[in-house]
Amino acid sequence: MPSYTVDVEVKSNGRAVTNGSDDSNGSIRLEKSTIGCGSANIVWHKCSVEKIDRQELLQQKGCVIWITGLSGSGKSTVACALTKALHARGKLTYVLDGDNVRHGLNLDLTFKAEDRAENIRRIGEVAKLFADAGLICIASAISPYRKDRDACRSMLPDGDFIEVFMDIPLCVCEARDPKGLYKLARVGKIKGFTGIDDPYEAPLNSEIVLQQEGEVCPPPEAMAEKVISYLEAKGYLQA
Ligand SMILES: Nc1ncnc2c1ncn2[C@@H]1O[C@H](COP(=O)(O)OS(=O)(=O)O)[C@@H](OP(=O)(O)O)[C@H]1O
Ligand SMILES: Nc1ncnc2c1ncn2[C@@H]1O[C@H](COP(=O)(O)OP(=O)(O)O)[C@@H](O)[C@H]1O
Repeated sequence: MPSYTVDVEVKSNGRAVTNGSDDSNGSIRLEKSTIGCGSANIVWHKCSVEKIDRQELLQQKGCVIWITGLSGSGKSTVACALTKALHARGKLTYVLDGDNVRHGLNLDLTFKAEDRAENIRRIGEVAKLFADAGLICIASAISPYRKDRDACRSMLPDGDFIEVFMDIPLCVCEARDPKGLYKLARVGKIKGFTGIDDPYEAPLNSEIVLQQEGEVCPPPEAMAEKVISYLEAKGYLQA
C-alpha cells in the first residue's frame, strides 16, 4: 500500500486529532498508516441492521456491475439503459460513471497510471458501500488495468462483482469519437489516451461480454437486457 501523509488544518476552535504530529503552525500531519483501516486501534463497529435486512426491504441483492471498455465503447449508454430498465422493474440502482465521479470525488486525479489506479480504487470502494446498502451499483469506467479491476472484485463477496466487457473494436470507438478526444490524441494534443498511447487490458474472464453482431452494434436496450438476464439467473433481482 502506498504511504503518504495528509495535511489537516486545525481551526482555532478545533479539537486536536490523535495519532498525528503537531508541527505547531496549525497543521497536523497524519501518517496514512494511522488512518488506514488496517491500522492498529481501529475496530469495526457492527450494527444490528445488516445488508441482509436492507436486501429484504428492497427485494433485491446488492451487487456491483462493473462496465469496462474503451472510451466511446458505449459504457455510459449501457449503464443508463440498464439503470432505466431496472428502475422500471422496481429495482434500486445507482450509476457511478467515471466521467461524473471525476467531477467531484476524483477531481484531484489525472490519467497517469497511478491516478487511474486510485480512481478505480475509490470507485470500487464507493460501489462496495452501495452494494452493502443493498443497491445494484453500476460502475462504468474505462478501468484499463486488469490489476485494478481485480482489486475491486476482491473487495466484494464471491459473485457480487459482475464484470461487463464492452468488447467494441478500437476502430469503431474512434469512428464514433463523440467528444473528439481520439482526434486530439492522434495529433498528440492529448498524451496517454487509452487505446492510442496508453494500454487497455481486456478482461480475460468477465461474466458478460457485450459485442457487435457482425458489423452491427446491438441497441443499448438489448445489451442491458443481456445483463438483466444474468442478474435474474443469478438471483440478484429478488431478496
Ligand atoms: N488520457 C485519457 N485516456 C482516456 N480517457 C480520457 C483521457 N483524458 C480524458 N479522458 C476522458 O475521461 C473519461 C475516462 O474517465 P475514467 O475515469 O473512466 O478513466 S479511467 O478508468 O481512470 O482510465 C473518458 O470518458 P469515456 O469516453 O466516457 O470513457 C474520456 O472522455
Ligand atoms: N449500442 C450502441 N449502438 C450504437 N451506438 C452506440 C451504442 N452505445 C453507445 N453508442 C454511441 O457511442 C458513443 C459513445 O457512447 P458512450 O456511452 O458515451 O461511451 P463511453 O461511455 O464508453 O465513452 C455515443 O455517441 C453513443 O451514442
